[in-house]
Amino acid sequence: DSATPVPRIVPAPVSMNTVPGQSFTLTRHTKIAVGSRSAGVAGVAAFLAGLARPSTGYPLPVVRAGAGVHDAISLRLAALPRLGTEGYRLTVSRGGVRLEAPTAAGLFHGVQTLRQLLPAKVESHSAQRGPWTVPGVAISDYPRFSWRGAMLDVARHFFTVDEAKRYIDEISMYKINVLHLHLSDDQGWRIAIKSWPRLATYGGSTEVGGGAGGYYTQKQYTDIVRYATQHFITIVPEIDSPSHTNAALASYADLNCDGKAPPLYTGTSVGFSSVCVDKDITYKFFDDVIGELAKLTPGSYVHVGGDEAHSTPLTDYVKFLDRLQPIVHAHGKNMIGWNEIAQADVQGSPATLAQNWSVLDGNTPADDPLATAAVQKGVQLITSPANHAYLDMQYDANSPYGLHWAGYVSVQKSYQWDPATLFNGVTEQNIRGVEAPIWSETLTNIHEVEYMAFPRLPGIAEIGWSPRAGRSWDEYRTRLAAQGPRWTVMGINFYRSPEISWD
Ligand SMILES: CC1=[NH+][C@H]2[C@@H](O1)O[C@H](CO)[C@@H](O)[C@@H]2O
Repeated sequence: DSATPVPRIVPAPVSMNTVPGQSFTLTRHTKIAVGSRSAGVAGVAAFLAGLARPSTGYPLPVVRAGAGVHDAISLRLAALPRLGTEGYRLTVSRGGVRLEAPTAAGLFHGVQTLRQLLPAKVESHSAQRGPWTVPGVAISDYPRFSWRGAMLDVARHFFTVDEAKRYIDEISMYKINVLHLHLSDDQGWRIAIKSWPRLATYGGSTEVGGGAGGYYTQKQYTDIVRYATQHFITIVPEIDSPSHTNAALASYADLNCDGKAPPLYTGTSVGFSSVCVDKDITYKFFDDVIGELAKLTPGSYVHVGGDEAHSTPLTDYVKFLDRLQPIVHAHGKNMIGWNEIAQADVQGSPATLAQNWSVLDGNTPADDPLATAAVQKGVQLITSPANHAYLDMQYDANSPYGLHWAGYVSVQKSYQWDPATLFNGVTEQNIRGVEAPIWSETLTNIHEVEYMAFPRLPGIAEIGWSPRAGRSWDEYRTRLAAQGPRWTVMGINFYRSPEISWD
């Protein structure tokens, strides 16, 4: 055991000690023992069984934990206040694996760590040869930020329910807990709204490049939300406004100031569309849309976009957002917007969040008027610096997909930044967390998304989860190398970046 290398986990746990001579090997007799009847715990046990039964070929029955139960992976809720609502404690010894957490979410995150302590072939869907040995460790872990998000733009190109679910499988491996779905834009409307049916049937009938597009029925959206919940991920729906609205404007002539519906749009420029700020129907529209979406969304946030309103005069922009925020609140939700919303009279935390997408150095704090305006209004930030966290940016000039308006983003560049040192006058307390957007102008299916997201997304998940102290690219890249074989077993179409000496 002394030869056992230190396990390489992403995101890095807050504290991990290896305990030589205390490794545990799963066998056909091993059980999954649950310490309570809680549905949440049962859900995590079912997740673990679903992961390990096919690959080990072992029965791994789920049993009630008790004094006589050993040779088990035990999952139990425990009052461990230091670990917050998402942390866990994982102890592996010769006698078994003990996973404890204050919540089921913590147990789920602990299972993601346990997963990485097992050989990569545990990810296989067919029985593999063992041994299934977990090294002896004592881990205590909890996240730095509560918002650790990924965004998928399903508007420029449509992604099916199964593709969205696959992305949820992948991001939840790295303790991401928010999936922001960019559901509407100039090129497409992707969610059925019963009171405005043409939004989906017509506004969702195409996409960038002129393809067939598509949309989620409300039943399908609910299925995605349910699947996300099982992975302890909150869905944040975005209806972008007042710009990025051509699909809606094309669907209903009355929404346009001149009463004329523009044609559907399949290009990739931005900022040319705007809702009609002075028409009352505009606010009825958003009241209906946000009302239906809010009912389908258990999460407490609705994202209203607000980016690139180049065709909306600033006074109109402020007027529009000041009328939109009460609509969001009336439907029991808090509002998020891209950082331009800080120009409006947005109310302060804990309600409203501003998602900053500025291009920033990442190592020397910059003056960012929109960030400081948000903070002055008591609005917390979600940080998505475009030249570090936008995973639709090409890795380099040879990348087969992606854009590079914010520059090329190498794996190193996507990792070498910190939310707390992006802006002057903005401290860690002003930051709710991080989010890695993927915009789909150039991405037509989940395999192309995977190429852009892996290997860069796990590093942003680490920035959101792990302690800031001691984080370094040289140390991280060796841990990242261990993820490659896992993605190969899972069939994830990752970019084998030459920056990493893959296992
Ligand atoms: C918030 C934001 N608005 C723009 C910008 O990010 O760049 C994206 C491409 O990287 C583009 O798709 C999006 O419409």
